[in-house]
Amino acid sequence: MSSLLQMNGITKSYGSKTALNDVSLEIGPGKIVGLLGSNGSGKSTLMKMVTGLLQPTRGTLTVAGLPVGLKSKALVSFMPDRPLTESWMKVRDAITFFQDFYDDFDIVKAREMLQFMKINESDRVSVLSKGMNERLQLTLALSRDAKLYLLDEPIGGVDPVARGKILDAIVEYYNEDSSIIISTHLVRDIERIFDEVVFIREGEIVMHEEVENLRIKYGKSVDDMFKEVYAE
Ligand SMILES: Nc1ncnc2c1ncn2[C@@H]1O[C@H](COP(=O)(O)OP(=O)(O)OP(=O)(O)O)[C@@H](O)[C@H]1O
Repeated sequence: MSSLLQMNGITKSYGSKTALNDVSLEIGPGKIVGLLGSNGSGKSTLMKMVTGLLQPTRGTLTVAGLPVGLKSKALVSFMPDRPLTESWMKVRDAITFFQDFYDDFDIVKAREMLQFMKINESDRVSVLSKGMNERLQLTLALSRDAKLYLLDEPIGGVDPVARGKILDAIVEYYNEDSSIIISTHLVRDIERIFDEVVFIREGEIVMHEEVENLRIKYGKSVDDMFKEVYAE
């Protein structure tokens, strides 16, 4: 299996705080992967290192065989947990901004997704509800023709109907040669779309399994397993 993401012995410290400790992880193509962990477990730190926004303290990391740098960054589309758009923008400005910024931005796909999401291009970003804004951010991230998509908490803080719509869009619009890593602690609502799950606790990976195996080996749903691993 050629890996899209390979992390070997990655440690990341912020001063005296170790956010990730000796993390090794391999993700192949064509997977929707849940990166699951409670608050502060290191999910955002891991994603930011894959995008090149943060440097590891130790260890090596490659994306499609490339060390993190300009070439690997072109293969990674990141939806951070805070919006990338500015409040003065209309939706159409946000789309144009991404089109100007990324060579691989697919405007046709973006318009199709906006329709699916029921977002008008003439709406002001500042008047969109939280759920609508998350739909817009997801549209922007998934409309790039990337190899690896990193979605940091794409369903955080939105109601169950909006969550369903966002998950449907991920499944509908994802390109099957690529992989998507989705961080969340809202496991029950989202587990139906995962092929694999990675459980991260206090900066360490405690489990990486195919969802199917989890059911066969342990007879458990992802949510049951999550509750067991994170029981306090
Ligand atoms: N810039 C920083 N300086 C110091 N400590 C940090 C910094 N960023 C993160 N941390 C710490 O590193 C740990 C991991 O944080 P991270 O944001 O990666 O976790 P997370 O799993 O994404 O959490 P959440 O679900 O709350 O977003 C936490 O203990 C956090 O307080």
